[in-house]
Amino acid sequence: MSRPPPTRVALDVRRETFHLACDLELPGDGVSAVYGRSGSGKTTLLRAVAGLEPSARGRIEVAGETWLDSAEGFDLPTWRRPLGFVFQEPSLLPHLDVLHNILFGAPGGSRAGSAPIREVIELLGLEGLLQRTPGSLSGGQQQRVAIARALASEPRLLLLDEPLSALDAPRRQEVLPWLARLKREARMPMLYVTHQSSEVLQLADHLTVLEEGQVEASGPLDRLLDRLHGTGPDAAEPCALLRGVVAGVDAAWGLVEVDCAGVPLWICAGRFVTGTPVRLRVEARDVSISLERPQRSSMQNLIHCRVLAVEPAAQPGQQLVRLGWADQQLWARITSRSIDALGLAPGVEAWAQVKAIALLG
Ligand SMILES: Nc1ncnc2c1ncn2[C@@H]1O[C@H](COP(=O)(O)OP(=O)(O)OP(=O)(O)O)[C@@H](O)[C@H]1O
Repeated sequence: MSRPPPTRVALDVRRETFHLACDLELPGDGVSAVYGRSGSGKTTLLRAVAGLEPSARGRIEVAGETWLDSAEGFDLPTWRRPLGFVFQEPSLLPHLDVLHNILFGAPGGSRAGSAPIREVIELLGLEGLLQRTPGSLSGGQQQRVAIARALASEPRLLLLDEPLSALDAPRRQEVLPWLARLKREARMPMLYVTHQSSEVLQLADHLTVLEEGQVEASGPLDRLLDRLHGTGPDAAEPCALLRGVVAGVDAAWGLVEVDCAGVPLWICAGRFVTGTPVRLRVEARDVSISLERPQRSSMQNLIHCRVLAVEPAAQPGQQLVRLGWADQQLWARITSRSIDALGLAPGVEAWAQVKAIALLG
């Protein structure tokens, strides 16, 4: 199947004290994260794509259609751009029930029983909540309704501006799997603004890092993982993103076996179907290094790998050791004294012991 046409965003937005300039080619499907510090211009970029920034000049193409072409004097008004927008706050209509909030986002005349509306309700798991009013829902449920409302218009592009930032940590964890499902099942590109590296790791395929209105980096997430370390309030701990396939389930011990480039890793997790591709997140503080294969260790996830680099860490007296095997990489944050004692340097063979792995699905 051929890939959908890319989303092209070449923009220049000028405000009195701020200038956004970008020239991006983003995948025509999956999640493209826009990441950066507060004030870097993430929301401005999204608003300009939506046609909400009057000073925006440049060119925008989505799904093969032109939305903006300043050189030709063409600027499709917001209401004619086929997009869905999810904001930080769900902003539902309090006097309407969930079903009518969703229908509010749909083209005029859409019916509750129509196939697109049924699909959206099922996709966000809202079947049991349709008669409820927003005031009776949790923050996470309200945000799921807001996402459903944005999808009800059958957009060609979904814009999400920090959709989880108004939620507390447990509610965020509740909504994230729905976003992951949306990504798997919806057939449209998503532009996802966040300053949380954990959300990028869980959802994104492509990453754009903004810094003071300029694109610092843009490309497939796998190639830009190190960009998540230095920026963002929650990015102090470097994380590795591993990719694997569920190889088996040990129901008796509540463990899932993931084959990660030939290495079996055992992870505490719920139900997963064998053969499912998954992402794993490993934080640098959860990895230790041994020069010999550890025997009889409580840590069962052992990876035979090679030191690729030793890099500075944010914490005094510690360094980051970048380790690799096959096409996978992970970091270990350990003391400079241990690095010296073990003689860790590029090329040295080692065993990584991994204490905790999060299975992201
Ligand atoms: N309506 C406005 N008028 C003037 N300046 C604005 C306006 N909205 C935002 N700005 C400025 O534009 C710059 C970029 O803001 P923007 O909201 O795009 O950043 P952001 O990366 O989304 O930040 P955050 O993560 O805090 O939401 C900031 O300097 C901000 O102060």
